[in-house]
Amino acid sequence: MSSSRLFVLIPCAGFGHRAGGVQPKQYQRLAGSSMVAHTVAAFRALAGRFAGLAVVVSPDDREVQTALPRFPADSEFLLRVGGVTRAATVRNGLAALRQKGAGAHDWVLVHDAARCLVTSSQIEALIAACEHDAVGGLLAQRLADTLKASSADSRVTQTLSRADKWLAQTPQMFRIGMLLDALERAGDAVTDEAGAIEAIGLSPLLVPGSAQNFKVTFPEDFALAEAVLLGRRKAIA
Ligand SMILES: Nc1ccn([C@@H]2O[C@H](COP(=O)(O)OP(=O)(O)OP(=O)(O)O)[C@@H](O)[C@H]2O)c(=O)n1
Ligand SMILES: C[C@](O)(CO)[C@H](O)COP(=O)(O)O
Repeated sequence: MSSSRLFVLIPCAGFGHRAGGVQPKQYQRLAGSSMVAHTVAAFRALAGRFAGLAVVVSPDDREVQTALPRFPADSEFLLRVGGVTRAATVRNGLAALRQKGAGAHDWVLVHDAARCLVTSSQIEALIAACEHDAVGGLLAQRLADTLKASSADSRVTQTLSRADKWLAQTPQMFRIGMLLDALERAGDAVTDEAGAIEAIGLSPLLVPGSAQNFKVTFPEDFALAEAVLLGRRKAIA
């Protein structure tokens, strides 16, 4: 690998309105730890690979210290610069990471706090696929189901080809300088890092992820995520 370093940035400043809980979903407990603690653990398992790991929370966050009791450790940063949108949180976090010494040419892996089932091997696969790429890329999943387009009243208007469709996941890995520049140009409309990179005319690489790397979004997702976490624990016991 070149002399570029790898950083991790975990946006953790959302609320989780679709999840419908009374606290931000990333702080809800699953299998004995907060959701974000599971997410951080997957990256800590590869700690030697990363020059720094940052978790970005809202400026008024009062729960992160309980959710992540031993954070930040060495080379870890708690950044209280979360924004109103995910794009703003990532943008502010990257700017703060630059101030802490990350270089424009260094790579960053941006990963949702709410994707707590990501595994170290999935992270390694993304790094291996992207570290020599000119653009960077993201984990993504091919569609398992038939894809329909609809009208406003939920009537099918068309069955779409799924041959060229993927569901975007995270981590998404790009050069810090290029990503920050792209996000600054894109504003708040983009829903992922790849979208900002696409908007400057580049084509991120799609790296096969896993259906288990889903984003906990709706109330029913919590039980499924917990079952997967407990199943993995049983498998290694
Ligand atoms: N202003 C925001 C919004 C989202 N996120 C983070 O981005 C990730 C993915 O976002 P999503 O699942 O959409 O989370 P929420 O915005 O919290 O969910 P909702 O849209 O249901 O409120 C989560 O880890 C979330 O904490 C963030 O850091 N800052
Ligand atoms: C970044 C992401 O997880 C990729 O699928 C997704 O775009 C976040 O989407 P949301 O609309 O903020 O839930």
